[in-house]
Amino acid sequence: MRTIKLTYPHTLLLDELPETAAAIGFFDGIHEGHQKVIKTAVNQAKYNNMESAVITFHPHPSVVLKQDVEHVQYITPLQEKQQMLQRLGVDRLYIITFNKELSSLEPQSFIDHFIIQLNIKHLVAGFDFSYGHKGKGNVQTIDAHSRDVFDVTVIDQVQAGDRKISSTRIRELLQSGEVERANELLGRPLIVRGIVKEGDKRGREIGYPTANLAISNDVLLPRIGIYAVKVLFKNEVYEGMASLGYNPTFTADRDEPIVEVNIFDYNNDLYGEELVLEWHHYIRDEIKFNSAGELIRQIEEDEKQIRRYFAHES
Ligand SMILES: Cc1cc2nc3c(=O)[nH]c(=O)nc-3n(C[C@H](O)[C@H](O)[C@H](O)COP(=O)(O)O)c2cc1C
Ligand SMILES: Nc1ncnc2c1ncn2[C@@H]1O[C@H](COP(=O)(O)OP(=O)(O)OP(=O)(O)O)[C@@H](O)[C@H]1O
Repeated sequence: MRTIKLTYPHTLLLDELPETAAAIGFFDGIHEGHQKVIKTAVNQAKYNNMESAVITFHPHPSVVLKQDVEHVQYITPLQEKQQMLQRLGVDRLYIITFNKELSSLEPQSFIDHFIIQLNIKHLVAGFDFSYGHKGKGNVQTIDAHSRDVFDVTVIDQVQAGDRKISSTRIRELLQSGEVERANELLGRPLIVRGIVKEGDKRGREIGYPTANLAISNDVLLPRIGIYAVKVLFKNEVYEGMASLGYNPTFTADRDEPIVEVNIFDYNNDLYGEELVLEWHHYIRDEIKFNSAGELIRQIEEDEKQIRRYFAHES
């Protein structure tokens, strides 16, 4: 898959670009609804002998449009999005810089510059897609803006339990620890990747060594707590327990939560390695214990519960 970053105005030339079927949207999470939109574009491309593309934006529009938002955390940060789109068979990824100038483009200018000028012959969007200044363009106006140069497929609402599957809904589920439900709407487990860095080396002393992960600050994490996780490392899958929190039993003033994982039945050195965690099940909130002994007893219980969880799940 080729990734092409575009900032308005771009200088790509129409006659140097292949005819393309493209899906358009922000697509944070690449959930089941997004997958339907994207797969439709990939299939249209195959059927019409065209290239397939996804047209997306970066950063999230809220950074530009909302005054109080400076930094957004993503269910799928750019790197993750790229890998998933590649797996879905997308040939090109256009990433349009979302800035003030872009947000002020009139709907027709947006279509002229970013759809027609990119040689898009078939556009796939969800039923609630909007474009152009103040979102004035939508799936009702798109045919009129197409200048009869491209066809449009609109995807009906993909639902779970009578409600639209959306990035917003998945974020809410993650904030309340409902990772299993979030995973259902995503159509796969939520993942986070990180490099193993040095921790306080206390884990070994308490009998539960943990790999502490350095995680990019644009990654959306679920709510603070203890989780049943799977760990993907060098083509192997392990089971384990993760703690996402501030370790209040030992530290009083940590600003940022840390993610650490105890991998079951594994005790080699992992410093510097990249681990991918799959979040499967929320066990409990983190607790400030009065002693290391109490914490250890609780972790023993956590381990039993998580081993039981995986034994019944598989
Ligand atoms: C399954 C699990 C549950 C944990 N629960 C708590 C908790 O409830 N409260 C807490 O203060 N720390 C908790 N921790 C974090 C430990 O305090 C931490 O792993 C230990 O201090 C080692 O830290 P280090 O890796 O930085 O050396 C938990 C860790 C694991 C693996
Ligand atoms: N459940 C869904 N069913 C069908 N199409 C969808 C669904 N969710 C999103 N889409 C479409 O996918 C594209 C990307 O949408 P967008 O990134 O706004 O996702 P979203 O999940 O609706 O996000 P948010 O919750 O932030 O509004 C758009 O074309 C949108 O209409």
